[in-house]
Amino acid sequence: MTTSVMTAEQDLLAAGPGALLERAERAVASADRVLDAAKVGVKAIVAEAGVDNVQHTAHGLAWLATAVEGLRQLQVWGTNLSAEGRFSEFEQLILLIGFGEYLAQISGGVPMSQLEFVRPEQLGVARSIIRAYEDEVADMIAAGSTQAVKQKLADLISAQPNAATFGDPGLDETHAAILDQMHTFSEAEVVPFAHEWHLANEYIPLEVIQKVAELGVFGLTMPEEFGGMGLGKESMCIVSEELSRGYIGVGSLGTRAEIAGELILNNGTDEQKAKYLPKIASGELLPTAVFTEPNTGSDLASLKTRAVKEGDTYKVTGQKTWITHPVRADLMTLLVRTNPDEPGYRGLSMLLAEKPRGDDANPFPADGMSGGEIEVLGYRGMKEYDISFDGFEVPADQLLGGKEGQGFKQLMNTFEAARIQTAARAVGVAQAAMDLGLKYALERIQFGKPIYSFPRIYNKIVMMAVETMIARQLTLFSARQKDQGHRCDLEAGMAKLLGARVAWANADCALQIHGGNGFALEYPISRVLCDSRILNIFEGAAEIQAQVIARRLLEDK
Ligand SMILES: Cc1cc2nc3c(=O)[nH]c(=O)nc-3n(C[C@H](O)[C@H](O)[C@H](O)COP(=O)(O)OP(=O)(O)OC[C@H]3O[C@@H](n4cnc5c(N)ncnc54)[C@H](O)[C@@H]3O)c2cc1C
Repeated sequence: MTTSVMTAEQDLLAAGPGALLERAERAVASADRVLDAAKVGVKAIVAEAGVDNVQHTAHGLAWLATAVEGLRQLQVWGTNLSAEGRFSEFEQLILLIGFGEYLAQISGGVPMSQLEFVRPEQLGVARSIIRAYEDEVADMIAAGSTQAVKQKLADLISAQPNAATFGDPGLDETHAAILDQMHTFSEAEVVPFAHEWHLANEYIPLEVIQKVAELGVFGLTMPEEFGGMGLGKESMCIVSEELSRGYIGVGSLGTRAEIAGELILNNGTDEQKAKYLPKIASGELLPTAVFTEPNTGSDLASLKTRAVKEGDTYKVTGQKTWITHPVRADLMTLLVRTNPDEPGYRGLSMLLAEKPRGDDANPFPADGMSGGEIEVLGYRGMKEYDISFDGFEVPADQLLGGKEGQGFKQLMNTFEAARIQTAARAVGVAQAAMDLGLKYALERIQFGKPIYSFPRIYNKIVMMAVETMIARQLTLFSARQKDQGHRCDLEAGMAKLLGARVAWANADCALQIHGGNGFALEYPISRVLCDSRILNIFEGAAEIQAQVIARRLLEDK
């Protein structure tokens, strides 16, 4: 493929990285003005109508803010790379194309899903502000949207189809070494087997879980005093991304350890910490998160499973569903209602309920516990189950933190970390889709040449590279905020919201690149499509996530 002569974009690129970054910084300021006006506009609309009656508007604000934050983090990423002389042509093109697209979406319509777009007019932003914005950023939209820049990035991508990274992710030496180690592991131990596990609906072998444990994945962010590695959430992102790039099931093994670890570390008694954290960190003890019920998913605060205290024992009765990896788990973080007089979140408590390991023939060999497998499209490898409790006994000293009525709050405390981890899983799946789409496009010949040479094909790959990098930078940003002790629920929510959309879009477009073969179960992209679909549903479905972000944004002003 040849690179054609450029015009507008050539000016921006030829002026050097400093000028490009300075231009991008001003563009972020322009986008911020639209966002500020939207916050005022949406606040007035919500005050008048109530948030549930104007969800498109309120959630639209969340999506607009996410797009703006994505651009800000892309600019910061470029600036940090530039300071170290690492902002090469590849990264400059990613930044330019990312700005071209997202700046255009901010005034033209940000996609909330395939069918729902939000435009600033719907957020109460005055036409004059939108027009001023369009004038201010027109040059950058023009420069970042040309076929020539996309073609140039497509050339650079196709020159290294097996790359570990498409664009420098901007990690320091320690984190880059973690990425390298995880990438090597995933390529050797996960990628060659993932599709077989998926097709056969098999468990991820315990030997693989053992190897993941030996790499320190389950205790990555646990303090060293509890047998962990004491690393930050940034390393958790890198590990989760690379393992999920191999297979979402493997990337999700650590999710339950992360949730249980955070719950116990933040809220447990000293005895509970000493008893469980080292075993979770080593992988000796596999946890499972038992929250959702058949009639209670997003509205978790209204769950009904009862725990009645009789002497030194809680007796648990109720139905749970969609529980991931419960059969081979040893410990349940079990959310129950201990106070029936409190129908809301105040009546909930978290139990640390031990259980024996089972197998498919006898999944729950414990008194008062039974259940059946839920067959699923994707996200296999750990299996999902319905679970019935009927007088299942949990010793009273297994109440997390030793205090009733704290369960919901304790769970909320883990949301930042869990959202960040899920965002990183989404980035990994998004990258996996791009990897598969790229390789297929380079190999598949139609009309006498690789289909990659057709603009409609390489444009898709280019946008995958760009949006995956935006989602990655937003995820790493929220992780770094968390590592510095800052509140980051907003950023983590945005990272998860965007990551899930990008993963699904990448998977769908990579399957499209495969043509009919993409529809064949034999091809791994069919799995990645199914796996990517879950990311918009769990850990805060997209609509709930947008609602939470919108509420926080409206609190700000
Ligand atoms: C593969 C898989 C694995 C899972 N693993 C676990 C696990 O290990 N442990 C566990 O406890 N749970 C798990 N879950 C459950 C998951 O957390 C829930 O599915 C999720 O919280 C959504 O709940 P729901 O399915 O009941 O959907 P609902 O809450 O019924 O929502 C249905 C749809 O309505 C939308 N919606 C709901 N309320 C609103 C509103 N107010 N405004 C606008 N839209 C709304 C939602 O966004 C969604 O699109 C898993 C689910 C799946 C599919």
